[in-house]
Amino acid sequence: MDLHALNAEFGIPGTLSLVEGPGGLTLIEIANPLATARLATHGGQVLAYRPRSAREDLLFVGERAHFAPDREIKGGVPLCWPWFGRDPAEPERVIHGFARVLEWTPVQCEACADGSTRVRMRVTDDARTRAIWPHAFVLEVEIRIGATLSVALTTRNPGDSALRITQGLHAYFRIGGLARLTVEGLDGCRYLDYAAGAPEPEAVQEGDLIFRGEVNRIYERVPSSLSIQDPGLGRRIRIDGRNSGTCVVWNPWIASARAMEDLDDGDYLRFICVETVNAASEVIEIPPGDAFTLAADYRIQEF
Ligand SMILES: O=P(O)(O)OC[C@H]1O[C@H](O)[C@H](O)[C@@H](O)[C@@H]1O
Repeated sequence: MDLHALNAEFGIPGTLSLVEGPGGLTLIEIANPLATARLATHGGQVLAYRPRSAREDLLFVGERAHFAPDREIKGGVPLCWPWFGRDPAEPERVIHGFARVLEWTPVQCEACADGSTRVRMRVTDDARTRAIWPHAFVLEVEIRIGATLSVALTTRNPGDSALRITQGLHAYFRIGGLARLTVEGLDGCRYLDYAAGAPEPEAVQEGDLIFRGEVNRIYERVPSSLSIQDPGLGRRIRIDGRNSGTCVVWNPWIASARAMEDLDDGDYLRFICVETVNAASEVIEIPPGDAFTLAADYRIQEF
């Protein structure tokens, strides 16, 4: 669909428009009384979100992020689906599934009575996805741009056998440095530590999480509410997850950031990922005709 037709169907004058972005990708630009945001139909991904009162964007997108039809965009809130990390069924496959390189179709853009804006995008199975993952599916993301950013990813199973998925809202949060930054809410949670490559035996988090080297962990049985305390940007980010018992915290530190061609060497000081996921042993089984929603609300509290 061309941009003119998309705007005629989904545009909201003065609030929402579809524009051509880098690499020819389609972006959805939103400016309402509560916040501004940018979404990509590529990957169904939020790229930017800033409440009107906030000094800085919630999210990080690197200068070297790829904007191309066949590449994932590193930053914002990539949607990892239908597997998170390594595919448990076929570990040699690309990590984090294929949803983040699909072109999502807008199905609804709505100005809500409270001043927020709601966008729904969808992908369904086709010959290309069935060649990788032989299942019928309807996958929908609902993104709400208000005083809070809400992202809800719903998997529907229209097929006649159960779907088994792992998945994640792989949020890249913009930060003001790591020296004084903490993640709160994980005290006492067991975690798998992937920083050394293969997961180390389970360990237990003691106190708030601090960053003094690469962190790549899957925490289990996490509380629904976590927060990032970021004195560098003078703010706290509150993350309220739904239907997620696992959480990934990732910062590549120096060597892994250098090894990634879509990160700048210094980017490790500019973001951390705190990801609302169903991962590791938290495999979601969706019976035929059923649906499952993984969701998170993100809120900035400045101090
Ligand atoms: O580079 P990506 O495919 O976006 O993945 C980035 C990172 O995502 C997760 O947080 C994983 O735990 C990491 O192992 C991975 O390196």
